[in-house]
Amino acid sequence: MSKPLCVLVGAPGAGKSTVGRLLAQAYGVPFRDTDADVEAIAGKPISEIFIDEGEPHFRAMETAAVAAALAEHEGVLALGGGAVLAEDNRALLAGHTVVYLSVDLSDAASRVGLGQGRPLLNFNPRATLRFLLDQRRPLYQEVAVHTVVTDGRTPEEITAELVELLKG
Ligand SMILES: Nc1ncnc2c1ncn2[C@@H]1O[C@H](COP(=O)(O)OP(=O)(O)OP(=O)(O)O)[C@@H](O)[C@H]1O
Ligand SMILES: O=C(O)C1=C[C@@H](O)[C@@H](O)[C@H](O)C1
Ligand SMILES: [Mg+2]
Repeated sequence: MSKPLCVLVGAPGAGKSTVGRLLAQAYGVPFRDTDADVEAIAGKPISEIFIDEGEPHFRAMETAAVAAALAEHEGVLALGGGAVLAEDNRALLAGHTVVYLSVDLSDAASRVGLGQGRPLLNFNPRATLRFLLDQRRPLYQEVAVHTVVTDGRTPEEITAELVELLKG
């Protein structure tokens, strides 16, 4: 069975999609993002899935997308910010090279702005982020093999650290 080179987890605004693309370019491997996989299967943006079918339906699609990507993908994989909430997903991550991109409240809030395209952050993004970060920090730490702090650093600096880390 194939295995991703690296699986990125972290909160909204951690930079999983941004850094994931740069890391994949650095290695010359494909990049995959479970959020994009879910959108492709549903044929609509995640924000519309939340409106039309609700969050539980999105979470079920996400679990299927995580399982498929972990089994098929050999490049860099970014997971949705809430993928670690499901125990099934955390179990699937065992044995994978999972990197937690950590971000504090102030950097996350400035990166996501008004939360456009992120249905959980549509109302009061800063307060919601504060809650999400506190709720999920232990879950990201549980699944991660490495943690990379992203606060105050550019995506290029973070990618360079990841390349060094993955050599080891
Ligand atoms: N290290 C960084 N410094 C400054 N801005 C960043 C950094 N990383 C990402 N960004 C910016 O923050 C925003 C969110 O980044 P990105 O979409 O990669 O986050 P994400 O972790 O994939 O979030 P989500 O869980 O919502 O998919 C983007 O506008 C991106 O350009
Ligand atoms: O943090 C979350 O729960 C989410 C993050 C995004 O990546 C998407 O998966 C979706 O908007 C939910
Ligand atoms: Mg993303």
